[in-house]
Amino acid sequence: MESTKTFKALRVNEEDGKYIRRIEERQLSDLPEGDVLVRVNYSSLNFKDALSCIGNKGVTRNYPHTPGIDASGIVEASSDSRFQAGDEVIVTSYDLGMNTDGGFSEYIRVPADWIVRKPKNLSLKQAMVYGTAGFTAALSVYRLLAAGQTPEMGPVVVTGALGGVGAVAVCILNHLGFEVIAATSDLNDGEEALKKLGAASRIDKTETDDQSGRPMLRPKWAGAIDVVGGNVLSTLLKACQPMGNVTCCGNIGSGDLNGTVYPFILKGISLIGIDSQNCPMALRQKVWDKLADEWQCENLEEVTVECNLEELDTYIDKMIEKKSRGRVIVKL
Ligand SMILES: C=CC(=O)SCCNC(=O)CCNC(=O)[C@H](O)C(C)(C)COP(=O)(O)OP(=O)(O)OC[C@H]1O[C@@H](n2cnc3c(N)ncnc32)[C@H](O)[C@@H]1OP(=O)(O)O
Ligand SMILES: NC(=O)C1=CN([C@@H]2O[C@H](COP(=O)(O)OP(=O)(O)OC[C@H]3O[C@@H](n4cnc5c(N)ncnc54)[C@H](O)[C@@H]3O)[C@@H](O)[C@H]2O)C=CC1
Repeated sequence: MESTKTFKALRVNEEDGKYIRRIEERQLSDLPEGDVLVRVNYSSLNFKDALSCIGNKGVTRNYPHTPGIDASGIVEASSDSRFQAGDEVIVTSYDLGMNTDGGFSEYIRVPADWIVRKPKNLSLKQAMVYGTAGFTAALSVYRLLAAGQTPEMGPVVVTGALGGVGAVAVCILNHLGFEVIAATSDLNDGEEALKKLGAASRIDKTETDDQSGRPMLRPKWAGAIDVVGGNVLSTLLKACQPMGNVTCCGNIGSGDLNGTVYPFILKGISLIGIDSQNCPMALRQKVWDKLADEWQCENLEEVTVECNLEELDTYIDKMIEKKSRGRVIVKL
């Protein structure tokens, strides 16, 4: 009975060295083994999905494949006593959408250990407005605070501030009383949106891309949340004030990290790595609870678009071109 039920999913096929996206009809028996079958209500688009769509083998080894590292939905069947049919759940990261068929699909089947209970005052839709990007922003802020960063120390820079992680980071930091400096790739773009998100000021990308070759610079900020990597991350470390903290979650610019030890040994700067994929469940649930409650971002809807599976294609292309804006959620 179950195996004959059909549903829609966005599949990426490898054909003559090209990666072709198509909406295909699937059967529940096509899904991987797992404890919990979830009817997906919403998914969202993240940079890792764009990498999966273009055949990045560090993300997805084998095709055909269904991307989508995020899903929120309702449990349809469970062989694990922690979850029952009708439960509202969030599934993000672990292997979802990487080498396990992901959330760009009306159904997913996953291990129970990957599932977060949806906080009560967050809807299935709001959960995906945050998605992995928002969770990663919240985890970055959580780690900054845990390292001792306070608003009194001075402004915090957020790079890629018009993108998914950046936009949510700006919102949360502003909410917590930090002065936020937004760094974007194009200073002529998104002024109103960034103001609404809570950025106090903006800087040109040259200010986070130092070309002087000097090991340290005059302090310009007290901390940073970086999604770009490469020379931008090195610059954020070099121009951070003593005892500041810099988080690193992304490689949108580059996966390289060059620099010297001097920011660390002469100014006590801390570089904090952020990994949402393997974040332990207890911390994961705690961060989701914060997003649902004291860190809730009111203005995110302004930079969020909702689309269906058919319309998602265009947004994937934009993300591949690194021209993505805010969050894209997918209604299934
Ligand atoms: C939502 C999250 C994100 O967006 S994160 C940013 C998006 N992710 C990426 O861009 C990463 C994509 N991955 C890659 O590009 C590559 O995997 C690489 C550049 C990181 C490394 O490539 P390489 O070909 O040199 O090595 P392998 O992929 O074969 O891996 C070597 C070694 O490292 C282990 N490893 C790889 N990825 C992970 C991981 N995510 N977590 C833990 N360990 C990882 C891998 O198992 C290999 O170990 P081995 O013992 O040799 O099997
Ligand atoms: N470590 C982790 O657990 C996670 C890592 N990430 C990574 O974080 C990065 C950002 O992810 P998203 O915000 O979802 O992507 P996104 O595509 O939504 O946003 C990225 C933004 O950065 C801008 N940008 C590109 N190059 C830039 C540059 N050189 N300087 C300033 N801005 C630049 C783009 O225009 C875009 O607005 C990606 O590398 C992604 O893989 C995302 C989520 C989790």
